[in-house]
Amino acid sequence: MTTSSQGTASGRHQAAPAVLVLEDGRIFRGRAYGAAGVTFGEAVFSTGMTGYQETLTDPSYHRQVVVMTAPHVGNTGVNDEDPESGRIWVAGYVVRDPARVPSNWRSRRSLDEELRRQGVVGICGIDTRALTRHLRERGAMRVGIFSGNALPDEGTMLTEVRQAPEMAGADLAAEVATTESYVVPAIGEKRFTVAAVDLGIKGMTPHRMAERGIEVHVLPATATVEDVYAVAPDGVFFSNGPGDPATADHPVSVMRAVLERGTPLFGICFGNQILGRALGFGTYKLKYGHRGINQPVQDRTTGKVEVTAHNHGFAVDAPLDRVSDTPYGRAEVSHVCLNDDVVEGLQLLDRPAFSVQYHPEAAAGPHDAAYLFDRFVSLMEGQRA
Ligand SMILES: NC(=O)CC[C@H](N)C(=O)O
Repeated sequence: MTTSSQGTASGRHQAAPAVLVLEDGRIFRGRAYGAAGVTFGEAVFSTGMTGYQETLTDPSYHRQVVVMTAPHVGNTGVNDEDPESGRIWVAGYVVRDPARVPSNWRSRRSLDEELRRQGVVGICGIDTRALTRHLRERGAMRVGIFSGNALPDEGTMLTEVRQAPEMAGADLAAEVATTESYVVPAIGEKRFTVAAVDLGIKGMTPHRMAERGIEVHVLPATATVEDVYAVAPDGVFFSNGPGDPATADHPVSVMRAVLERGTPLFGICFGNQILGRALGFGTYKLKYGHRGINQPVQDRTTGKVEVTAHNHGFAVDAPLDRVSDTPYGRAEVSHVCLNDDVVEGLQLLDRPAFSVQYHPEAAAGPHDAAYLFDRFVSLMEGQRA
């Protein structure tokens, strides 16, 4: 819910007051940033110092209010090339000190202007370190941002925050995914066809496949097994996406059919959680999640450590110390986060299927994990041999 925005001419120093209210009663007072109005979501923090356009437009952030730990945001403005989808998905945006003058050769407008244009309510001028420490200690929780010159009293705001929906149990993929299938053509010679189930896919993901000669058929979240096989795929991909993986019964059942047939399979983030569930593992909510572009992950199949991009609030509950027997053969944890031992990847030992909890498409983020797209290609090559 958003009301009319502040005029640019008034300048940020004159922006309306804004209040951020956490569900446990902690309150931060600052100034309106982006659109003025009211918004609710799950408060999460991202440690990425760059790549705010990619963060804002990542559909996995649907219903989340993102707190930027980097103190200055908006320095390079907003361009038309970096968005990961057609719109901003975050439910709200929290910045300590927005750039007053964006500067970059690609910049078309300021971030403040873009947030207002898309009706995204934000707050600035608050102590984002204190807020981040609070979330780290107490865990991700519901939050409201209220801005404008006539704000409700604190008790009313808190009641509204506590009435907002929780992230646990939220089934959101269909709210962000495409409703029509579309094709991302291979760049150069076409070598493979992949059916990509869109649960909130980022634009860079099909692009990384297209760069490897893959024609990607992006299908709606509601795609059936018949829809997947109608494109005669060499491989099937399950994307990232918002919400609680425990609600993803439909994609889990489609994935089980793919595993049954032995078609090469790759999953990213939500796709990794769906593979976990398809194999019979549980998923659980992390206390405050991983969001940023500098998370150390070890590939246990090679021993190599990579610096990676993350955006997840849930994780797979699978044993790190042994191979598990699943209905689809043996499975193991292939990748682990070195900060906290969270499962960051799964692979099957008897079928051509694997997934990672983080973002090898690297938008934004380091390119250390790009090899995973090559692994997917190798699985498809292996199937043909
Ligand atoms: N980026 C994603 O795919 C996120 C997956 C899931 N919604 C989570 O929060 O863990």
